[in-house]
Amino acid sequence: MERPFCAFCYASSDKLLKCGQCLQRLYCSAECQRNDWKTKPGGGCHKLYCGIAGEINVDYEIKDTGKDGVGVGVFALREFDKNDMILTERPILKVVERQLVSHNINEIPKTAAPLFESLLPVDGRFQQKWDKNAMDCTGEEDAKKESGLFLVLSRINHDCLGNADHQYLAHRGIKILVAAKHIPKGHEITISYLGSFKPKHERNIRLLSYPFHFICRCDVCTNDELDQKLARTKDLDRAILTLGAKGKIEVAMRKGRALLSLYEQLQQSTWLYQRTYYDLFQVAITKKKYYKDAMHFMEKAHEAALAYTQDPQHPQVLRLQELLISPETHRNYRIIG
Ligand SMILES: C[S@@+](CC[C@H](N)C(=O)[O-])C[C@H]1O[C@@H](n2cnc3c(N)ncnc32)[C@H](O)[C@@H]1O
Repeated sequence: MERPFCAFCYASSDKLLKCGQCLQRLYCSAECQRNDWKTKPGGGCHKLYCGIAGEINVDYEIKDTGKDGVGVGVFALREFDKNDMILTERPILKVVERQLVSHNINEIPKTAAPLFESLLPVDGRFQQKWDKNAMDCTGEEDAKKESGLFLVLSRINHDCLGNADHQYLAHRGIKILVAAKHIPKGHEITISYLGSFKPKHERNIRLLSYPFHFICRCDVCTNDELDQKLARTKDLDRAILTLGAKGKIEVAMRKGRALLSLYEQLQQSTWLYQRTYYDLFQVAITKKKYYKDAMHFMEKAHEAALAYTQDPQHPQVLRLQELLISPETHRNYRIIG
């Protein structure tokens, strides 16, 4: 990207102000700096992630991948450890899924227009750019499905086993991008576009069809052993709650441990650990005999959620914390005997 731009409104300029604390985040005005500090939806949450999240052209950069037809990608300018917050970004536009209307284009701030125009497809219409670049912004379970457009996050390319993972924090109105594994300096930062794991042929159909139009050549797509391991994580993930519902707690816990070990081998995102530990808690808490195991799973789930979000006010962190410290909450779970 040619000129630096404001972290809040994306206005590009050679004269930008720096955040007085981290001395890295850039702003076109004091007003943008104030808005970026706010931690409610609409703000940029820099107050929470100042000095924690990476900054463009300091910690990562957007540049040409040099690969035919792929366009640009996001590259690490320093190394990131697992769970490092790579970036945080708020959507410049958010709508209830598929209900994009033509006047939504007017909601894109004028200052952000050049970056929006540079999104793929280069000469595409508004709807085409939206289809190719919009990302899921659904908050909590049961919330209405929403999608949003992010001007930096949308430059990240796909890998079926991405080295980073993203989550939308509905209570903050931002998306966080977290390193799923160690990312060395100079490496491309990637995410999976597929949400959950799909078998290879299904992956190819999804990625080849509209709006993506590409064949994935990542390690998983070219290495059957890796592909099978990833498929096994899906099977094990499903098995935990199914077995738990049938009262087969010990088998469910064995499958859960096998799943956690596969996560380790594949260097999967900490958000997945949090989910699996929570599933294991739900299974183990149903029998007094496994109460200690249940509490251990809950501790691990809480630890993982906090390590991943770095936000003690994240609803899932709070929910898990409540389960950890308040024994009466456990009565919500049916302890059979
Ligand atoms: C959200 S954009 C990602 C950023 C994009 N490369 C750019 O220049 O703006 C998605 C598009 O990037 C390209 N792309 C992403 N990942 C790719 C991959 N693994 N192989 C080939 N093309 C990819 C495809 O054209 C895809 O539809």
